Amino acid sequence: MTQHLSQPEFPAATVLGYPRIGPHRELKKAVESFWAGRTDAHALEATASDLRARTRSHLAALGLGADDASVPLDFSYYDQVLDAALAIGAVPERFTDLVGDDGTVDLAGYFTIARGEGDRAPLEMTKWFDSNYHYLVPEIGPATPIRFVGRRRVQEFTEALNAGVRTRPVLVGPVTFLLLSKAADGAPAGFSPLDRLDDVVAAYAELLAALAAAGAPWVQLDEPALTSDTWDVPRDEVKAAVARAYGTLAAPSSSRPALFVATPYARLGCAIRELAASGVEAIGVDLVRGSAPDEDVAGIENVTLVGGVVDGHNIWRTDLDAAAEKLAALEGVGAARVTTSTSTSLFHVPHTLDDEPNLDPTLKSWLAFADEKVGEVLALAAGPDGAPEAFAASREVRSTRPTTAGVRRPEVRERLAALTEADFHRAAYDARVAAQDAVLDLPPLPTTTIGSFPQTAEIRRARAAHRRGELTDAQYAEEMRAEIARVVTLQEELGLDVLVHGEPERNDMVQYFAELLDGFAVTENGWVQSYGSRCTRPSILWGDVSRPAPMTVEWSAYTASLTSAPVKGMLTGPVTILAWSFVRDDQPLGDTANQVALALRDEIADLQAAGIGIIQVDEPALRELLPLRRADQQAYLDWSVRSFRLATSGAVEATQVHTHLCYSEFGEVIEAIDGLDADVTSIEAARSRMEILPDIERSGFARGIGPGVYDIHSPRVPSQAEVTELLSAALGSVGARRLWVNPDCGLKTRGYAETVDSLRNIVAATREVRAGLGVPTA
Ligand code: MET
Ligand SMILES: [Zn+2]
Repeated sequence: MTQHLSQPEFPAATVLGYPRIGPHRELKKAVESFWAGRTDAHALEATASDLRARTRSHLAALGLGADDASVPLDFSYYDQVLDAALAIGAVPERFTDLVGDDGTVDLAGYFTIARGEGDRAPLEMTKWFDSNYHYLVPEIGPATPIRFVGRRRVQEFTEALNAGVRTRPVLVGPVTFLLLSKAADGAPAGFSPLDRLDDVVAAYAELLAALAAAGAPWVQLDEPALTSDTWDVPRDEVKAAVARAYGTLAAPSSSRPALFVATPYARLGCAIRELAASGVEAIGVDLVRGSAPDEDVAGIENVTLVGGVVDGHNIWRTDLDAAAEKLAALEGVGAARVTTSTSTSLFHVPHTLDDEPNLDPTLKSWLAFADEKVGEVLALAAGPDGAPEAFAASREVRSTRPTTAGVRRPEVRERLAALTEADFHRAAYDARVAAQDAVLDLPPLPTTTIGSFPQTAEIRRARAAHRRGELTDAQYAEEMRAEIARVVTLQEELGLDVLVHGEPERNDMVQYFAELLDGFAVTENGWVQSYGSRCTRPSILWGDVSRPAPMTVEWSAYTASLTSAPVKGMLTGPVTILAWSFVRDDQPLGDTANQVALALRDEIADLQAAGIGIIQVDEPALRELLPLRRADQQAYLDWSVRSFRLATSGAVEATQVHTHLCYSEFGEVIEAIDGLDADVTSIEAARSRMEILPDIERSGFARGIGPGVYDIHSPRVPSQAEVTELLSAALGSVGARRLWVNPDCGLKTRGYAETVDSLRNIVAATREVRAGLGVPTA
């Protein structure tokens, strides 16, 4: 008898995953205390075990079945992709010494691979699909060891079972794992990590068997990569890999668990055929971003379709009637069964609204965080007759939200409606260059920074004291001004050409603006994991956006009063403000972006009037929201670029508009970057050793550009010689006329000692390179 005939049914209601960091960031604190040497591995493991216990009993208390694989087991100390790599022993060569005789890596070694150590670079970090979560990129080569070694998930399963909860272990699926990997250094040309599919599948088969032997009826394999068609690997090869991987993993066998393959973040599209044919027992589809398959899928009659109808990626209360309709449509596909779940893991949203006593009650009634979403899934599984109160509450929100004050502000709407094409265009670039050259008087290869300077303990203390009311507004402003003065003096001493104020007053580059704009709310405890132990607290953009008063002018004007050097004003762009907030779901994102843009446009006008001649509008998240399907990308780039232009095109010719982007997939969005029409663009480049230069050259990008020469993600100080080399390379592709000199990104996470040494080397290297150009050095 094969396993898939005797397995239990897939649970009627579940979630794809749950926040892992702890309701009060317990895991973050425990991990950081371990890193600091304050606690040992045993203490960290004990905290992690307590947290897992809390999560599973909490989810069971909320109503998920305790014994039927309803409760996902998705704990991670740092990152789920790193966990998958280590479960199959895929450790890059430079970390081989961390591997024990049995092929495993202990906790200290795990964090070393995640964070690097001395000259050993960590695994590269990059964005997880279109979210603000960052995963670690595995490095796979022809000789990378791949075999099942890591039993952590098995032990966690047993731990839960012993405590009376039969969980559903969650793993990154093998195809997604390899698509997210990069070829290890030294791999031959033409090698693709996917070439190692059979080895990875063999290791996964053993891991699955171990989980089944421990008593797991179901295992969840996350395959979000199948929803994207932007991989280097052709679509047909991805489909063939799915068929091959799941043909093996889901082959009839009495020693494997039933398999649930989840495909969050977008529409699954055609790979559903390969999955359905492979013999997997359940397939999860994202019905928030995607839709039910609209063609016949052979084999679907043997599969449970798990409808992801509760948005795991945003915080709005679900329209339960609409969700129920989507589930009904999914019924029409002809699967053996349809069950209810979230569209993605809930780790993108905060734990619970119960921790937000001060949130406006009306707004709160429109929201659902992770715990509330569990309730929604259960209500949908019960249906309107089984959960009449939940459906009634959802209808109530639907009817009152649109007419609540602040959701639609006539003055904002009228201003948007009155925009004309001219509002999206500045004067021609050449005219701007002439006007700017006339007023700015900058040397060739001007040096600057990206905005923030190190956030010292004193700054943080002052901000916290101000928040608690222990510092008056005036006292707080005094402290910030003192810090700005210090940063200005430092920059003058270092000899930087364009100065910044250092952003001491900003807790976060998005939240700072969210707190000053109408239409936003901020949470007290709404933490979500960004990477590793790092969490952010996204703001909630719930209503029409407008700017009651200038937001940055006072700080920038004060800065300018301290120096005769040009000062660069600093704003966060509309796309990044949207990407790093929870954004209203009741109108197109482009409309919301334009509202934010108009507020920024007014801010730029005020900065200009205050004498600030250079203004940087940061858009580090431009690449992040890029849709996972090529067909959807152009529309996104159109509205995102337009919103930036709306924000900046009110600037007069003589005002130099800068933008900053930190991810180096420059080539992918180069046309959009060009479309921003900024006078100067700074981008991350040092970390990738100027990999972007050929892209810049090829694209014919013709405006000012500052490829970063200092990797600010590491405490390492780049030497003068190193910076000179990077600059010479950049000079070769960009030319002296357009090249700017700057770090990869802001300096707020760095310490002062290394920052000062690095900037000193950067200025010295710039002078060396300028001297070689035969132009004056100071
Ligand atoms: C993530 S991009 C950061 C830009 C910001 N101006 C800073 O310097 O911190
Ligand atoms: Zn940056």
